[in-house]
Order: sequence, then C-alpha cells, then structure tokens
Amino acid sequence: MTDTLAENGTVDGRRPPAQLFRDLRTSADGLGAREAARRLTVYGPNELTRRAARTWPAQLRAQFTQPLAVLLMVAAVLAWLGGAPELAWAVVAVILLNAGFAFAQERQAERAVEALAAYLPAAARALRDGVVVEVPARDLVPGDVIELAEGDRVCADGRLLDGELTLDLSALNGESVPAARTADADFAPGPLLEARELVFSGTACLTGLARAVVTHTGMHSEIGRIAALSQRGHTGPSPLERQVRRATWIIAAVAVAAGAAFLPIGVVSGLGWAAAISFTIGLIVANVPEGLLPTITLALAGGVRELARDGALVKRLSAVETLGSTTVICTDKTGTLTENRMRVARLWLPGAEVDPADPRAGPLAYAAALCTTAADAGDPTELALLRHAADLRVPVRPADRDRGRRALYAFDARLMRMSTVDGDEVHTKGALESVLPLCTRVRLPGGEAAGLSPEVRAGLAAATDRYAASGLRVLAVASRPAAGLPADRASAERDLTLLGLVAMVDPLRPEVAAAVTAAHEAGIRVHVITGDYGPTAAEIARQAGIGRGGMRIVTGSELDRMTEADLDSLLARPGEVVFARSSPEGKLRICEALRATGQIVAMTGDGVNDAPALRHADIGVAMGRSGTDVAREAATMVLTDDNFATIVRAVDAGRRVFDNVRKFVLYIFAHAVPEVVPFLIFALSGGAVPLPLTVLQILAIDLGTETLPALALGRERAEPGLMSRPPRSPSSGVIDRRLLLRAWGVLGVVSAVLVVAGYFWSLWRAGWQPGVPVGTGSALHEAYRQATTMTFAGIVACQIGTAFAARTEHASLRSIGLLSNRLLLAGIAFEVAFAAAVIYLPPLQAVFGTAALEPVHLLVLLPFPVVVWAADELFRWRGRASRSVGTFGPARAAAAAKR
Ligand SMILES: Nc1ncnc2c1ncn2[C@@H]1O[C@H](COP(=O)(O)OP(=O)(O)OP(=O)(O)O)[C@@H](O)[C@H]1O
Repeated sequence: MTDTLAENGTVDGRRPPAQLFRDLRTSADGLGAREAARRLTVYGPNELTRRAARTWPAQLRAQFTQPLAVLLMVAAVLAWLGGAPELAWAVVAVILLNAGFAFAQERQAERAVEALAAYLPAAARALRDGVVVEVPARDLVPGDVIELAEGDRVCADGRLLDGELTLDLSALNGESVPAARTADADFAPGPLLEARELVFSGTACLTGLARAVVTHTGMHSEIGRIAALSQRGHTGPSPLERQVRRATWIIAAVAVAAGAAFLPIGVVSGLGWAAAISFTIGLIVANVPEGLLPTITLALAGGVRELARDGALVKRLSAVETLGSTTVICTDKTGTLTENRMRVARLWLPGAEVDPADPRAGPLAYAAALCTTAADAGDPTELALLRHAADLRVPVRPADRDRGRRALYAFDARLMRMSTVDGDEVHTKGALESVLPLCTRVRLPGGEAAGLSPEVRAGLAAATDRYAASGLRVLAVASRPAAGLPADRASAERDLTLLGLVAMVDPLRPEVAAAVTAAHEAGIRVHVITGDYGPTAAEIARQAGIGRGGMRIVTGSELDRMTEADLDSLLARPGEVVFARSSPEGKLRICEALRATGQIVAMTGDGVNDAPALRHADIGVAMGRSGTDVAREAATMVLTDDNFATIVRAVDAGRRVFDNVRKFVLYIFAHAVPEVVPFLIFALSGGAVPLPLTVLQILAIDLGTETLPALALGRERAEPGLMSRPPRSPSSGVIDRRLLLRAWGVLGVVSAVLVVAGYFWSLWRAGWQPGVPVGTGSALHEAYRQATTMTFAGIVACQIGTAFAARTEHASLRSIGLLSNRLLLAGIAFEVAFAAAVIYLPPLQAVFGTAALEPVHLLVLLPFPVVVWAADELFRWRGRASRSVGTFGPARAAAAAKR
C-alpha cells in the first residue's frame, strides 16, 4: 500500500485525515498564506510541465529542413554548378530571408495563442489563514484545504475531509460514468483511482459540495504521472493551413515541371546552357509561394488576437476559420441573450397578486431568500431574492442563513429545484412544474393553509402564463415545518405548502437584437436552447428578433419523444426553434442532428452537463463569467463578456480573416502570368526576341517589391456585404476557380499584355528589329537593358493596380475608399522606392541588369495600374450584377430556404 508513497516521494492520500494532517503539517483550516508561499517554492507551481516545447534553435532549424527550403537549396547548388554564382547567392539569400520571416511569424503566432492561456486562469478556492479565498490553481500546494463544488475542475489530487461529490474521471480512466466520492469512505485496497475518498487533478466535479486536503500537485498528481494533460491544447494544422500547404505543393510542382520543360526550349532557342539553367531556376524560385503558409498562420493568429480584444478567447487557430462558416448558432437564454441581472417584478400569492413592495409578500420573500446559497456574489436569481427580502425589511444575512442551515439539496438543473432545511423549516424553490407536485396545500395571505383546490391551480396556471407571456422568469416557493432532520432529498421535499410565485425580469441585453439581425443577414439561423419555461423563453426570443421564418417552441419532454427523423425534419424546416426545459442530453441530440445535416454549429453552454455538447459542436462556446470551469475547458471559444453579440462579432472576424487570406493569395498569384509570358515569347520566337526579363529582376519583384503590399492586404478591413452573404460552404477551398480566373485570367493577362507592350515599345523606339543582336558590346545593348527595365517596372506598376483590385472580392473600390488601408499605402510607397532604387542606383543597376528609365518611359507606365485595376473592377461589377439578377440570386434563396 505504500506504492504511491514510494513512487511519488510524498504522501499517501488514502490515510485518515488526522494522519494526513500530521504528514502534511496542516489542519482542517488549511495553511497560512506565508506557509503556502514557502511551500510553493519547495514543491514548485501546480502545473504540468509541457512536453518539452520546441526551443527556438530547433524551430529555426526546422525552417531550413522543410521541403520547400530543400527545393530552393537544390536550386542554389544547380545555379552554382551551372556557372551562375550570383544567382546561387541570390537564392541563398532568399532561403535565409524566408526562413527568418517564417520563423518570426511562427513565434508570433505561438505567442498569440500562449497569451490566451493566460487569459483563462484556472482558479481554486482554498482556505488560507482560515478563510476561503480564490487562488490561482497553479499556486496550490500540498497541505492546502480546498473547496469543491458542482462545475469545478479539480486542480490537485487530494483527500475529502467532508461532504460528497460525484466526479467525472474520464480524463483519467476514460470512463464517462460519474464516480461517487465521499469523505466517510473506509479504506479499501485496490486501484488508487477507485478509492472513494480521493479526488484527482484534471477531473471534473459534477455535483455536490466538499472540502479536501491537497496531497499532490503538479507533476506529482495522478494526471501528471500519466501526463495525459500534455496532449491537451495540442494544435494541429487547421484545415485552411492544410489546404494552403497542398496548394503550395501543387504550385511548386507546376513551377518545377514548367522550369524543366523550358530548359531544353531555352537551350534550343540559343540561350546557352548557363543562361537557360539560371532562368529555369529563377522561374522556380519566383513561383514557389514560400511565404504563403507562415503568412496565413500569422493572419489566423492576428484573428485570434483581435477576437480576444473583442471578448472572445479562441483556443485553436483553426477555430477562426470554422467560425467564418458557422451556419447555426444555438444559444442559451439567461445571461447570453439577457443581462443575467434579475429583479423581482411581480408576486403571486394564493388569492392575491402583489407588487414587490407589498408587505403581504414578506413571508414568501423571506422563505425564498432563505432557500439560497449565494452570498455577495453568486446566482443572479438568488441575489435578486436576497435583495428583495431586504427591500421588504425581512432581510436574510448569508452568514446567519448558513449558520442555521441543517441540510442543503443543491439546485439540480434536471430537477429544476433546490431545497434547504433551515432551523426547523424545509424551504424549496424551483420551476412551478417541479415544485407543485410536491405540494399538498397552499398558504393563504392571512397565514392559514388551504387545500390545492382546482381554483387555486387554475389561478396558478393563469398567473404563470401571464408572467411568461411578458418574458418574466417564474419561481415557485414552498415550505413546511420539519421536526427532525429529513433522511434524504425525497423525504425533505414532500408535503410542502406552496407559498406563491416570484416573477423576475431579466432584461434583454441591448446589443442582442442588432446581433440577431446581423446573424440573419449573414444567413445564420439562431435557435434558443434553455432550461427556462417555454413561453418565457419564447417572449425573450421574440424580443431579440429570433423566429425569422416562424418560431416553434419544443419542450424537453416533446424533444424526448421525438425520433431522430422527427428532429431532423423539425430542424430542416424553415424558421427558428426555442427548445425549452431542455436537458443536456437534448442539447447534445440537437447538436448531433444539426451536424449530421451538414450544418456548422456554434453552441453555447455554461453548465457541467453542457460539456459533451460543447465538445461535439463545431464551435463550443462557454461563458467566461458565469460558466463553470468544465464548460470552459470543453469549449473552443470562451466569451469574456458572456454576450451573444460577441458570437456574431466572432463570426464576422472569422469571415474576414478567411477573406483576407484569399486577398493576398490573389495578389501573389496574379504576378505569375506577366513573369512567365515574357519568357514564353523569348522561347517561342526561337530567340529572335531577346529575353525581356532577367532572373534577378523576377526575384526583386517577388521577394522585394511585393512583400509589404501582400502583408498589408492581410490586414484589410471587412468588405461591405461580408455579413450579408450566406455562410461559406466548409468544403469550398481558399483557392477556388473564381480566384484563379481572377488572378490569372483577368489581372494576370491584362498585366502581361501591358508589360509585353511596354517592352516592345521600348525596343522598337531604339530601332530594334527581330533578330538584331542586343548582347554586351552590341549597339543596342543599352536600349535592351532599358527595355528589360521597362518590363520590370511594368510588372511593378501592374502589381500596384492588382493590390488595389485585390482589396475587395465583390465590392467596388469606391465603396471602401481608395485610401482606407493605410498599411497598403505604406507598402506601395515601399514598393515604388524599392523599384526606383533597382532602376536608378548604379550599384544595383549592375546587379539587376537595369538601366535608368527616361521620363517618357515613366509616362507610358503611369496608366498601367489604373488599367489593371479597372479591368478587375469591371470583372467584380459583372459578378455583382449577375448575382443580383442572375444565377446567384435564386441560388442564394434556395440555400436560405434549405437552411
Ligand atoms: N437557483 C435556483 N433555484 C431554484 N430553481 C432555479 C434556480 N435557478 C433556476 N431555477 C429553475 O430551474 C429552471 C431551469 O434553470 P436553468 O438554469 O437550467 O436555465 P435558465 O437559467 O432558465 O436558462 P438558460 O438555460 O438559458 O441559462 C429555471 O427556469 C427555474 O425555474
């Protein structure tokens, strides 16, 4: 039995408390703050050391061993062997630059995600100096006494001192059946995990309330030993990253194949082996989109950071893109649609309906306030009851209440009620349909009891419906004298006398209605899944604007009776559904049914029992303020403000990030055509037309002038109409046919025509005819250098036009404003300065084979950006026009109807 002692080098938690206190040098009152601090330095923080994270040298090394870098290295070696050392050096520079860039971006993305972990501190309630205080979970030390309640994540291994719990041990043993734990269990030999007096770090407390003394923390805990947690939070590549990786490879393969095909053509055309090889290599280097992947990772990380500022903490990079394709939001009501600030609005006493200030409500208010566990903070429903009792001059002080409490049957979301035994009275409060069956009498306002007559029942039903119709939450309150202490919950909750109903307002959050409208605009359906009464929830939903296309109310029991096919057809019909009195199982079923029909589901939840649904949803959304640790851990996204509107904002951000990734893909792809066409002309003319663009000029464009504008496109603001489009189908890739058509067919072709025209114009102007030599020493050599410079400058000019065109996918440039992306303007200024340096600075002229352009050249270049942009503007305009009248309109309507 001393196996754990030996292995951990610490204490065996299965000893009786008195012995544990001695071994751990502590007591039932826990540790003092100073002693705890001292132990923290001895035992170390209560954390699982991560699986050795990659250190930065390893991360940097990885940049050089990744396949694209290796491909470039092969190119460099070939260039060297082919007798083009300058090119070899240039390629090496490209490799170094790229690696540095990717490395920096990866680090930054990683930091963004790590910073989020800090936003989500796990907290524990520990006794320090005899009082319960909230401490960061990492500060727990052996000897601490902690309090555990429903919804808490257990943060350390320990032994129960008092109380009872049920635990979800699935993180440790994979079993989802809740395990009962009690302080009074006797020692029984057997596996540690089955010891009924022990609790374990990483598990979740499903029900109950207990205190435990901490025996093991950090890596000494069971979960630390299994090191299961180190698997968590592992982030694989997102679907977007996978797609882009695949696309990168395809493009690289095409570039290599094209390069290989051009090599013999170049030689046959009289370019000579050395020049042909170097050109081939240049073509490959230029067209392999090395920087794409890290840039996308960075864009996602930027999205994550932005969301965090907006109140939505996303735990995985990939969630950002999933958010963008959300088609259904399942939200709960209290606290998410509403403010979760309750106030008692009306009271119903048998035979009378009164205002909150009416003294006749005193006994009801007092009983309701006694049946609470909230103190200064806690359940807003209970805080409202405590406040109301105080207003009526029958105050209940939490400290007095707790002192007089003899038993507590905590609020159970399934039973929808809670009960307490205070002094010699039982108090029960909860949903009417849950409490009424336990009642045998009512208490009349005069104080005397009467039977539950049909009239009273009718009055109750009428009052409940009236309150619900105006969106009030209704609680029934009952009590009875208790001579002895009831043996269990069932014997406490019977023979009750109904005191009356308390109706509370919980106002709608002001920003919710606009957010619901925005969701509808964006083609997203909103269903409400709530524990509350149907008509109440329906009224709140109506106020929020939910129910477009018709609203249906489905209660928990109706849902239980539905077959899967019924549920599918309910969800397939147009309109929105309010699922009332729902159970966690119901939530999971709804989630599964929606996902089975291909919907992308964002689902909110805050309770322990919501965890399965949160895990199952595409985007599980937990509440940062009111939610439980368990829900937060299961969720993909945590809302720091618990606000429905934040979900919609997150969808918006998700769509924007995806869009912006497409923008720079478009921009980067567009230059391929004007870079390849000049080479084709040279090859197809059999060398009669001299090569219009040198390799180093291509590199100067792809790795110099274009970098900053491309990055700036990733920071573009949301395009108008972004949230009035239907959700993107999750199967549609980031690179689709329309994008390629635009990049190559429109922007690329127009650019190529302009660039080639500029080249020929410049040559002819100097008196060149096909076949006339332009090599070093020839009469036309200077004119030829000027002409290639013209090609280079032409591509740069066209890419400026492309950058402005790429800013929107559908909208016109006018609608977003020419100057609204400052970063892009700065990027273009850099582009122009870089190009000017290459063209006009003599040392660079020598490297890049350029010659200074004359004013007349510049005049010819001036319209290039405008023409390229205008061609794309026309393309987008046609797209918009055909969408509003043509194919897209009905398609969209059909899609909306299907949804
Ligand atoms: N503290 C409480 N004590 C007793 N009964 C409660 C308490 N809180 C809620 N109830 C009852 O249980 C019902 C269900 O509550 P639950 O917390 O599951 O859902 P909700 O807060 O109404 O809505 P949502 O699921 O949207 O958050 C409530 O309608 C109410 O009748």
